Amino acid sequence: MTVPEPRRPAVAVVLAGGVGQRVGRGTPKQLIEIAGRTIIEHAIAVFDAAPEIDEVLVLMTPGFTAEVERLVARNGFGKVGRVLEGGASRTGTTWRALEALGDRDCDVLLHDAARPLLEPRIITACAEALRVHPAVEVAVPSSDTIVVTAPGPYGETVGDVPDRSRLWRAQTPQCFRLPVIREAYERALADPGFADRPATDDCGVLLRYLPDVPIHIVPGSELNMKVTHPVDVLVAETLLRFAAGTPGS
Ligand SMILES: Nc1ccn([C@@H]2O[C@H](COP(=O)(O)OP(=O)(O)OP(=O)(O)O)[C@@H](O)[C@H]2O)c(=O)n1
Ligand SMILES: C[C@](O)(CO)[C@H](O)COP(=O)(O)O
Repeated sequence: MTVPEPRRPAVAVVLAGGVGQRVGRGTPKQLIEIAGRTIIEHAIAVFDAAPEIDEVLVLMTPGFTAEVERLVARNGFGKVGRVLEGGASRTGTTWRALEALGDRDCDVLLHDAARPLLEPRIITACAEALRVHPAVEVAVPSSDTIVVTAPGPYGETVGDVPDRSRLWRAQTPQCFRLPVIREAYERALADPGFADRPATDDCGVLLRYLPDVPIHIVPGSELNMKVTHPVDVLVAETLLRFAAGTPGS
């Protein structure tokens, strides 16, 4: 059995560089207020309060960093060091965070600002897992059957129905020893093909460019949903009020 290494300093990176096109409010969705706080405040608060986290780095949509700095000051989030501008894609934003962190020897937990319901026990489990594993994915087993489509004469058709027992839905945080994810991103950025087939998450970048690094799974939670479509704003609001013990208020 591997002996757990001593804990390294841990930086939570809140990825908030998107515009929320699918929610379609005309303002970045992470600034929508639900259950008394904006989505990004919910996301930062859980890391700011987590004993396993030493520092929080926020990457925000260009043009909105001052707004986030105001929210940070209003809440007294003491672990937030910097609020920087994000990149043009999620992976572009991650790369900006990795550049800002430089060559420090620390752990990094990359989290979607659009997931306001992260439970502290998941952060604890990730921090513990990083003492043994170089990379950690938070995921939940798929409750839906997933189909792979194939083009047909009248539109998409079902091409394959993979074994559901092996299908999980990826969540965040996705967590790494910093030098490991940094090297994966350096290789991705040196690959002219990376732009043609962009990655939708950070573990995907690691798997593609450093396939020998095992990615350990930490069980996520159905509560840890991502606000992606308009209905998710209502769902997240209901869940947050329920979690706070004030349903319907
Ligand atoms: N350039 C980008 C794009 C996305 N993200 C972040 O990545 C997370 C997951 O992305 P998604 O849900 O797709 O957010 P948006 O890109 O804002 O949504 P949409 O695709 O509907 O525009 C979000 O917290 C989002 O802010 C980011 O940091 N930088
Ligand atoms: C990282 C992620 O949340 C894992 O499920 C997801 O891949 C983000 O995808 P999006 O298209 O940026 O919402």
